[in-house]
Amino acid sequence: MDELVVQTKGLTKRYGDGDSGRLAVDRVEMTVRRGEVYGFLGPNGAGKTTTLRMVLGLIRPTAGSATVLGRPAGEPAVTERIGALIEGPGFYPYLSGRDNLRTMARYRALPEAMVDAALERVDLADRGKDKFKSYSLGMKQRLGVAAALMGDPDVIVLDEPTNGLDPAGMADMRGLIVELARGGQTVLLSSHLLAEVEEICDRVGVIARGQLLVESTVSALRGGRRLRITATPTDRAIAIAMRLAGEDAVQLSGDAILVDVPPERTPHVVRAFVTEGLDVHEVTISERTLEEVFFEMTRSGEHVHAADDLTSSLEAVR
Ligand SMILES: Nc1ncnc2c1ncn2[C@@H]1O[C@H](COP(=O)(O)OP(=O)(O)OP(=O)(O)O)[C@@H](O)[C@H]1O
Repeated sequence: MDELVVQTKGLTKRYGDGDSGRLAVDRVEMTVRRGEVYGFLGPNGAGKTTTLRMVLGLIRPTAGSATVLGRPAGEPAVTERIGALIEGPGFYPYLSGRDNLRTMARYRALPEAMVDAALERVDLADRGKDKFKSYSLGMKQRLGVAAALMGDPDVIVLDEPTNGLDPAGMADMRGLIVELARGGQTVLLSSHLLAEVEEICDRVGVIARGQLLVESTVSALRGGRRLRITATPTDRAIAIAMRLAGEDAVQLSGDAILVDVPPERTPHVVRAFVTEGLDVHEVTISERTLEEVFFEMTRSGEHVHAADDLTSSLEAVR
């Protein structure tokens, strides 16, 4: 069985007292497995940072619990095994990147050799001598990750690690995260960017208004691959596709119809269209993006409010 590195049960945080307080995190049940990159995805204000702070033991839950590596969050033995970059790294601007890390290493009684190893891993060894204030935002974030890596933690928690970075800086950071996971470390990151989570995460937890809506692998969330067919007349194409695959398995997307059938059934579907005298213009196999999944969640009604939030946050970040 996969080892659970992070597990929350009924995790709840209310800021302020009584009914007038703000329910920031509402009974979240989250599981992060060893060696995976887990994306905690949600719009601004959804409760991501608050949840991560509870997982790190920085704030206490109002109710419920978080365990890390099987121990209660916040226990010193657990804290030593987590590296975190949360709400921007705090560094001395007039010290070099290397000296900043040295100061931290001394404070945490870590061997100095860890400093260079950490700089190496985030690709900052060449710039280690330069003052922190001369770094680009991407370099500052990478130094933050280097700080999180010192002590060789089992779990790395990154709160919006690409926030504010330019596209090249974002790509660098994503590459770094994937490398960390390849090296066997478990990464829990938060993001409001669907594409980012889709690109680098193995599993995803979607949070909106403090509630975890779904937790799943990216591929399961997307569902299987589908056929995208352009055939005319379209109304007859829809009718035939529905007959072959069932009503729920057919959807119209612009001029094309999307049919939920396994790709190996492509010849069967195309043959049926041609036999019925339809003109088949194009057949491709399409994979749903997470973005499509969320739009579908919006339409489904069940999670309509939460998904609305996601939709508007998507629009905001476009
Ligand atoms: N210290 C605090 N006191 C009162 N309310 C807070 C505090 N911290 C967060 N909140 C509120 O709790 C809710 C969740 O905030 P949180 O920062 O966890 O969300 P988030 O998903 O990380 O969003 P963002 O990406 O904008 O940081 C928000 O409504 C926020 O205003």
